[in-house]
Amino acid sequence: MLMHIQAPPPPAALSGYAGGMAGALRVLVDMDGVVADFEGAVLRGFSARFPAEPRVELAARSGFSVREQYRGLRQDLAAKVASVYESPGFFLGLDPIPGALEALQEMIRMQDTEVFICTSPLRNYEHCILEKYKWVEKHLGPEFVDRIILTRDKTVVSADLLFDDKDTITGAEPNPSWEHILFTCCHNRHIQLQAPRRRLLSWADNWKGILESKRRQ
Ligand SMILES: Cc1cn([C@H]2C[C@H](O)[C@@H](COP(=O)(O)O)O2)c(=O)[nH]c1=O
Ligand SMILES: [Mg+2]
Repeated sequence: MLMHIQAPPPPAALSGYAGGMAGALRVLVDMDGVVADFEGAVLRGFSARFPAEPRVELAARSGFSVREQYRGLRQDLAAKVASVYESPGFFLGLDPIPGALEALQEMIRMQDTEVFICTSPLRNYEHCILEKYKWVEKHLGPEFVDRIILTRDKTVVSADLLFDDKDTITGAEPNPSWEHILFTCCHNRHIQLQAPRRRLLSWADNWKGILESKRRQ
């Protein structure tokens, strides 16, 4: 007699995105400044393209917008720095932030955990959007492509945690469901967070502890 032995289903996270897991901890992870090194590539690209112009070293960065800081140096430098990150190939060529890929691969395999990449496209989205998708596929694989959320308003996305390097995240929803964990980046190092706000210093820091503490809440 022929017996049909069924293989167990793969973990939900790896079987392609097919909807939410009841009771799971939902984690949003930002891309630029958290998983992909936007700041390092801007500085390298600007130095290569405009070697004679003054530039802002990473140690001197402050404020989320690199464009506004360059504008502060000299008005016309704002457009020059924007031309660097609006160029074709810029987003696809970003280096991964140390430890980010390993952390995300571990996170997506954690029990009772849903992870999404939540990223804002540039207003000038010509190359940025396609290249963000390609970057995720190249560095993280197709299961993460299913988990990209592209939005310029993260406040309307429902989750438990958001790891993001932008110090202030505002939008249509005044009380977002997520707790914002500030991911340390060159432009936000100096910011003193008011309790109970929390930081993740890098992917070598205790991100699992943050997930577990949130699970207990
Ligand atoms: C000027 C400037 C722009 N960005 C861009 C890069 C991304 O398209 C978004 C940031 O997205 P995130 O999801 O908030 O990481 O804005 C930037 O990151 N920094 C800048 O200085
Ligand atoms: Mg960011």
